[in-house]
Amino acid sequence: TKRRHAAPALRLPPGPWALPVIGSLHHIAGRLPHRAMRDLARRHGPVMLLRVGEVPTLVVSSREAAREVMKTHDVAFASRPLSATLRAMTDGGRDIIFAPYGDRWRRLRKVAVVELLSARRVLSFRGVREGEVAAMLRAAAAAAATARPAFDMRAALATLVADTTMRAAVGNRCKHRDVLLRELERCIPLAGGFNPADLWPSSRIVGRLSGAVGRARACRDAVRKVLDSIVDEHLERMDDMAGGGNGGGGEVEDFLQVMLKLHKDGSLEIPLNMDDIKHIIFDIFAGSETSSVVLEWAMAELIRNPRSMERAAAEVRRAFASRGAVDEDALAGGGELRYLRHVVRETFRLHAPVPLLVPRVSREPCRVLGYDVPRGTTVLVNAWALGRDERYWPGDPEEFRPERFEDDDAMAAVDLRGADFELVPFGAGRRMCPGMPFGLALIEHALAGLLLHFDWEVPGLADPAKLDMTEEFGITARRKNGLLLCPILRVPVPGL
Ligand code: HEM
Repeated sequence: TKRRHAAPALRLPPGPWALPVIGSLHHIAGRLPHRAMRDLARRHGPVMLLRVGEVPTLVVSSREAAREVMKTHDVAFASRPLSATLRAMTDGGRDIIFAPYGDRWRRLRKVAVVELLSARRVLSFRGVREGEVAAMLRAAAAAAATARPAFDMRAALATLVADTTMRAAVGNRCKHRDVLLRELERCIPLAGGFNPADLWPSSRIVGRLSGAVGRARACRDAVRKVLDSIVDEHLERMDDMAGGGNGGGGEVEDFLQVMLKLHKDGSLEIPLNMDDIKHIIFDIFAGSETSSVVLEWAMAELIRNPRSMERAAAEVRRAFASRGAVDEDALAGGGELRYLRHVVRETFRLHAPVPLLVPRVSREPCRVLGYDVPRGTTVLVNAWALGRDERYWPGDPEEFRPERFEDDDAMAAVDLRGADFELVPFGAGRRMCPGMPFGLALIEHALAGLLLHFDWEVPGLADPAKLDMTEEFGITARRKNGLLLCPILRVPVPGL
């Protein structure tokens, strides 16, 4: 009979009930996906299957399950699903972040990891970080000197991160910075994965009517135009330098110079072409945005938790007040600034800036904690939920308490490098974020600078615990509302 020849039944992961057409969407709609999915996982388990519109989606919410996806079966889950919107935004996954697993991804990622984001290269941009952090601090000092000090922390951090990244990437601050920031801002909700064309990929009508795909294409074109002109300007400058012009000798080598050299000298098996180079630059710019997200959350948490603020500021001032400025040597040493490190880790724990990481997709049928996961299933790791899970953060998982990393040796050893699956804001395994050292260097430096030179208050907020902490929807979880702070100068800012 038919039955005897049937394949053994799959043991699919459990999940909430689904409706025709929308699948499990009604369980998520109107809420932030990482929050809705955490609540669903509490009922259905750490390995849960949803149908998001048409898209089968595995949501992973325990340390063990995250380890299976990003370590045990990392190769099986090393690809990315490409939604219609992301396909439009990335020219079909031609960048690194959204590239399908394969030779192109491997080639570009290797350039990024080995040539651009290595520890040595990150160190070489120390002067750039110092200069840009100093510029932000001078702006804060100018605000502090006014009758009613008000400092737009969000704008200042976005500028800091964009300018630092631009100088590392192409050697100078860029007159197109504001266009890039604006386009990036438009990309974030679009890349969040809940546009109709992403949810019902088989429907041509939905695809054709989708505004999101059109907007993604417009973003791509606008960014492409800026990158074209940046690269052209750079090439001209390099020609000038070759012709004996003054190219500003002594400058550190920027990413674009490194890649243009690789393009010319043929040392790579397949040389980089201009298209590759522009995609990599855009990824670096887009990837960096998370640094300003984290810094904003860190400042907000410190405002809400004045005792942590005091302790962190005291530590930083002990280390640097006599020098008058932050010194990266001491930051790198770590010992003196242990509490600052805990503050950063605690911020990542509570506010994973990419709360569901960047989606993966199964390249082959696979098993996760005994459940069958068919090929082509989208996989989301709920890093945000892992960071707030009572099982791993006993007692007070929702509380901002950097001291937890001093509680015992086991807790002190938990770090961000993708081996401790209860704290994975940068992911883990083959697709783990290659920008972690670059991002952390700026985050620590900027935070130390802000705490060294100023005390911070929120004008008109009597109870700091009441500071609004609402998150915005998007591939990154930013604060919904800005952060208008009052700086009070404590240690003079150099260069004023
Ligand atoms: C500082 C905060 C940052 C956070 C929290 C973060 C987070 C992430 C996450 C979660 C992923 C996906 C990991 C996975 O699938 O396992 C990722 C990938 C990536 N990130 Fe970051 N990132 C940060 C900073 C940066 C910076 C500064 C850069 C570049 C300068 C960068 C460049 C990239 C790239 C190129 C990928 C794609 C890797 C791949 O798919 O092979 N990131 N990041």
